Amino acid sequence: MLFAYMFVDVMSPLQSLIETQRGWSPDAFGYYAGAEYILNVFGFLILAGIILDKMGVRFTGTLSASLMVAGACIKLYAISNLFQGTALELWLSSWWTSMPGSAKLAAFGFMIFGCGCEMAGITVSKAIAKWFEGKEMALAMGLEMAIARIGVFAIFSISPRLAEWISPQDPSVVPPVAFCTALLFIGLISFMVFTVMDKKLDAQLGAKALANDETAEEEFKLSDVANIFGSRLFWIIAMLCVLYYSAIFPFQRYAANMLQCNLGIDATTASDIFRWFPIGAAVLTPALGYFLDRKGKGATMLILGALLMIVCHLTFALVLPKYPTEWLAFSAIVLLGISFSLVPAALWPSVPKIMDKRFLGSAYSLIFWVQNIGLSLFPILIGVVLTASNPGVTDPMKYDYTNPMLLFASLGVLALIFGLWLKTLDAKKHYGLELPNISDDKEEKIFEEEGRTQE
Ligand SMILES: C[C@H](N)C(=O)N[C@@H](CCCCN)C(=O)O
Repeated sequence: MLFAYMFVDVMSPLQSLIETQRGWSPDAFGYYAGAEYILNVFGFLILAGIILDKMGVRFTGTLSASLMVAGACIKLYAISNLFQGTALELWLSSWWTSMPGSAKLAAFGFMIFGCGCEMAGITVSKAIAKWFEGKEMALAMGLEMAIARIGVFAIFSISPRLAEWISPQDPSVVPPVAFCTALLFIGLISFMVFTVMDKKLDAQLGAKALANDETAEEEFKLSDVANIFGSRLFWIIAMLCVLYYSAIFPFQRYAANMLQCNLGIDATTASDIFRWFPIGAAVLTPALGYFLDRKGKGATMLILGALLMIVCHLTFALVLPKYPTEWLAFSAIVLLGISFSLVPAALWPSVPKIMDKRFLGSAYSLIFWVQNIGLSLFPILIGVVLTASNPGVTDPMKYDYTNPMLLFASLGVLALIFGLWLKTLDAKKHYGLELPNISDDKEEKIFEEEGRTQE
């Protein structure tokens, strides 16, 4: 997942370079970036969940890592000199001319990569749920997300340097993309090593099940997908997820410019403030996972995370324009980092508590699917609102971000409502969302007590 998240953002700091090198306009870059989610939104993710539950973690993980490598290779070829002047490039450039042939093929590669990446996301979640059932599951998920956030932070620093590495006078987008493609190969090999370990775990679990005289797990059926869609709890979690993440990932794209416009600072200073957001989340998510494993309070963490997000986005919308100071922006970014630790740390480990493990893959994939719809639509909506709120503004340092930030804050309010609803339902129906994942201590204590009374 580290290498996948690095590949996702490898081109983000190189937007101006790809524009001068290959003629990608900001629009073309936007279409290329949005391509990541397209096939997922049009149903691939649903299929991915079914494949995961039918075929298992090992097959699906290998398939998803291979898809990522294949997509990355297509994108690497598209931006390389090898592709320039080929018959395919000339043909691709001959229609929809504002989108160069290299951008079209790179977008196609990114689409394939995006299928693999999201498929890997659900596979990893199911694998962690299997490996850490009744143990430090939230900590393990928190560490996985922390590593991914470090990847985002790292690639923003490495990518521009790698672009200048071979020829500082003539930087190129090829070395960073080639580097990340090579990392994805390493990721595929790592997953193959994992499959061997996972086979061993299955053998151990099988032996244990036989020893305990357990019957085989019930098989996944296609009708389970319909059951998930019919579950009110599924929809509450999925809505909370799409509303919360739509106010985070799309915000990430606009955050640096929003800070520049409010504070009148350059891009580097804005990035220097903003980078504390993924780093803060990387530090705190495993710590909160550790807390959740031992103390519980998952639903409360979701509510707190949504509340913090509302406060931060309202600060960016209404307070920062009036009191434009770097410390205020920095404080709000740090608070948002805390929010971005609370919600993911509590959300993903809650799914195995409310969904049967035989269709856990489908449950994760359907939540991702709903989330991907929001992630693909909200950047466009925010762009439209930003343009409509700034008629006649041509200087990108002069945008008024009040309305887009109010829109993000309102997503937070809706996420909060779903969080409160979830907590109320949990209190009534006892799903265990507020309970810790680790029950060993309790069992050990009871065991010890029983031992003592027997003695
Ligand atoms: C964008 C992606 N669908 C997503 O939701 N990512 C989550 C992590 C989900 C858990 C993956 N094993 C994130 O917080 O980055």
